Amino acid sequence: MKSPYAYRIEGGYPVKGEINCLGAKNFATKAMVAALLGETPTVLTNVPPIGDVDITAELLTSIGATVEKTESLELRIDPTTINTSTVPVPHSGSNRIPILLLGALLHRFPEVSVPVVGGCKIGARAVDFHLEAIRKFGGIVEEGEDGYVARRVKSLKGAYIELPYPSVGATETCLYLSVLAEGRSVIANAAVEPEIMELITMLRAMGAIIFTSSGREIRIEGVPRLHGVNMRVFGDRIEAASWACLACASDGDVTIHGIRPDTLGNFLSYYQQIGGGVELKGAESIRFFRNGELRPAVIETDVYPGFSTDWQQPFAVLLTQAHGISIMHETVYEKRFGYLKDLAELGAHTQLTTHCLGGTPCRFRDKNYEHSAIIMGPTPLTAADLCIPDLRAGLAYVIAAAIARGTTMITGIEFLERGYGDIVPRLTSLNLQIERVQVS
Ligand SMILES: CC(=O)N[C@H]1[C@@H](OP(=O)(O)OP(=O)(O)OC[C@H]2O[C@@H](n3ccc(=O)[nH]c3=O)[C@H](O)[C@@H]2O)O[C@H](CO)[C@@H](O)[C@@H]1O
Ligand SMILES: C=C(OP(=O)(O)O)C(=O)O
Repeated sequence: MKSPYAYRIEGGYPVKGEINCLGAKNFATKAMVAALLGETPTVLTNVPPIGDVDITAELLTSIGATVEKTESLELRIDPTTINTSTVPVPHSGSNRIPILLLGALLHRFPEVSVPVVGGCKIGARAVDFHLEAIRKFGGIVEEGEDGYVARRVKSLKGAYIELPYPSVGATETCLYLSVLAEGRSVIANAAVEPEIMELITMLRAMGAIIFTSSGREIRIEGVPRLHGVNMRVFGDRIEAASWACLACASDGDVTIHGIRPDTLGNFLSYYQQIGGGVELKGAESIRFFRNGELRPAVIETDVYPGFSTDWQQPFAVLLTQAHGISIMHETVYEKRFGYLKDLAELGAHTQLTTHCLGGTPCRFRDKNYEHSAIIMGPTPLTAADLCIPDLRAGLAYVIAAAIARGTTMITGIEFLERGYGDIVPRLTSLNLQIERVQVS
């Protein structure tokens, strides 16, 4: 739903101070789904106060699960009260979670129906791998205009799944299906993002038997039942990268607490390569700052351990301040650069092209998607009004507004608040002049 609020940001000053990283959006909601596989309640701590968690809590409640906020940032999920396997259509298009529920609930019910998925509009975002996986485990799937129905006649049977592309969501569906399926399953060409590894840790703690390897193969020996656990949601590596870009782009200095450095992987290398400074301050604290004049970069987004597609937008704004020509090749989503055109209003010089500007194998080659960007810098930015098209573009706009001279009004903040929590108090404490003002 469109937010009646907007952010008013007075930019042009260095952003400085300390910030606590919230729990990871892309693990918290998957952990909430995993909780449904247990026969006893699960308690999740460090759950971020973001829209996507609220949407997921509503989805779980709509099927009868009991979701209680037991303390600040803590959820207790009781799956024993689940009483229906029909996720209502009003939840259609809300986020990516309904398609995960299709597989997860199929152990408990012989028929499950879920509405169509939503999430950011950054490409076609098909769910064919999920549906094909359910079929391989012995389910029957029907696709309709309103959503998907999965049925099974007998218990689900372990299967060998080779994913056509290491999809995060499809790997999660395969994990939910396999941990309680009869016998052995193998997920080949699986995603190995930190959020997947954390989900595996949680499922193991629930009693699942899962073997990982040095490559992209995961082997699962199904068990008859799982139990609930206490699980802490780890720090959000996308949020951390966003604050790191904000610090460097504004020539500021920010220490982030609650983030595991290993989850930032290649981000730290690209950051230092262009002139960002990184200082480890403790096991889960990192200081980010600028180390002199910024240099351009050539970056291709890719599945983990590559440069995450969700880091692309904040980093692109940072590159508008680098001296020279930078190139970004987006190989995960075909339509994730539209926001750059709007940044021209603030003075950014960018050019999109349908060509693959890089050697990483890309599914979008010769398909006419503007999925490569050329960013010319440095460009001083000046305030202008912006309307957010999707979650990470939203944070990119906040960074652009923070470095632009003058007052920028940003609308469409419902997209940003689906993934980032407590934005105004947290960024105010970093000395950013930001207000949430009513506009309608
Ligand atoms: C809630 C969540 O965790 N979202 C993250 C998750 O999204 P999500 O899990 O939706 O992304 P996937 O990894 O599944 O998608 C990657 C690519 O595979 C394609 N694909 C995927 C499934 C399928 O059945 N068919 C298909 O073609 C997609 O269109 C996309 O081009 O991983 C993405 C890639 O790291 C991140 O950008 C998202 O922030
Ligand atoms: C694309 C994202 O989210 P979702 O998959 O929930 O749309 C994101 O977190 O950047």
